[in-house]
Amino acid sequence: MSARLIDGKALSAHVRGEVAERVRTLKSQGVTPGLAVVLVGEDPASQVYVRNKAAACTAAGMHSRVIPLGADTPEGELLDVIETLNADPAIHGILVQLPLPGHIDTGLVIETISAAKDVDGFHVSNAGLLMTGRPLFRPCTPYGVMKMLESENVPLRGAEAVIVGASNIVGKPMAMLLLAAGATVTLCNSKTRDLGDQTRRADVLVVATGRPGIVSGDMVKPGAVVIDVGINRLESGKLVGDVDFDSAAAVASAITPVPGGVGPMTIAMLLVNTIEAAERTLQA
Ligand SMILES: NC(=O)C1=CN([C@@H]2O[C@H](COP(=O)(O)OP(=O)(O)OC[C@H]3O[C@@H](n4cnc5c(N)ncnc54)[C@H](OP(=O)(O)O)[C@@H]3O)[C@@H](O)[C@H]2O)C=CC1
Ligand SMILES: Nc1nc(=O)c2c([nH]1)NC[C@@H]1CN(c3ccc(C(=O)N[C@@H](CCC(=O)O)C(=O)O)cc3)C=[N+]21
Ligand SMILES: [Mg+2]
Repeated sequence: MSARLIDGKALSAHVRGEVAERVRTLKSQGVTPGLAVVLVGEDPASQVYVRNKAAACTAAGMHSRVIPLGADTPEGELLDVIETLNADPAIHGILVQLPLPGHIDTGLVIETISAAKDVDGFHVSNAGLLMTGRPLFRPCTPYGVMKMLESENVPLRGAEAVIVGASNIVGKPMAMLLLAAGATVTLCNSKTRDLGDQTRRADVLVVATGRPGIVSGDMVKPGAVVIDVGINRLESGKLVGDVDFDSAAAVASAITPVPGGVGPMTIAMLLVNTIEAAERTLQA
């Protein structure tokens, strides 16, 4: 391995420390920032994520409320819960853990969250604001990736950035943030003809597909910065990303590990978005 390891865990701790400082200031002004996390169903992986988010909030001095709902909760009931949180002055951020059970319309649920409390940045209004260069909340995962690139002083103006995966929650907002930073952006999906032809041009390569091993070292330009967003639990129980770490680390100049890379940054940026939502209530 010759690549430098980008330590998301350490950077996340640093960012969460900065948030804790802002929480203290806000509390001295009489506001305790609050995050509500709604979890529908009993998926064990989702339960772990939700617990981690709540623990990070508490550690930063924020108020956190987890609202567990049964897997067969009717859509209307979930929408009522969201409306109640929208109207609750103790709650500044609302996150509905995805994916939702199949009988629930995910788009409708997200659009019901008040855009001013949409700390995931998934609401169409927040997606549109990001796309038009006036972001209110940047989606946490791509926002965390930008923080990592910034902390590593990776040049983005004029850089070739290639993103593999084009979801609404990772790939597309990642493209917008890199574009805004001056990169020339290529966004790949499952129909991309020759993925390696695209990835080998990248100075900055971001991979978010949920396909373990989809990018290997022969698809990485020597000296590239490789960001692995993927989180995949193998049958062995091992947690791996989408990038074949060993072969990619042999050619990249810097690379994120899984675990300990982008995942912890996602949680840190969720806290950043929540403190910003709370600070805005004072500015209003
Ligand atoms: N670290 C973190 O904080 C987070 C990690 N994740 C992880 O990131 C990964 C992606 O998540 P998410 O964006 O929600 O996933 P989605 O399943 O919503 O999207 C996957 C994207 O990858 C594309 N894709 C699938 N197969 C290929 C292929 N063979 N070649 C090129 N592109 C392909 C799909 O293309 P198409 O559009 O054509 O279908 C789609 O655009 C998952 O492992 C997830 O667990 C997600 C969120 C946060
Ligand atoms: N509304 C919503 N917002 C999300 O942001 C959201 C979501 N739904 N659904 C699921 C995905 C996934 N996601 C992760 C967050 C942290 C880690 C994380 O901290 N991972 C640790 C390891 C955790 C473990 O050991 O399982 C790491 O990579 O080091 C991973 C994944 C947020 N998501
Ligand atoms: Mg996110």
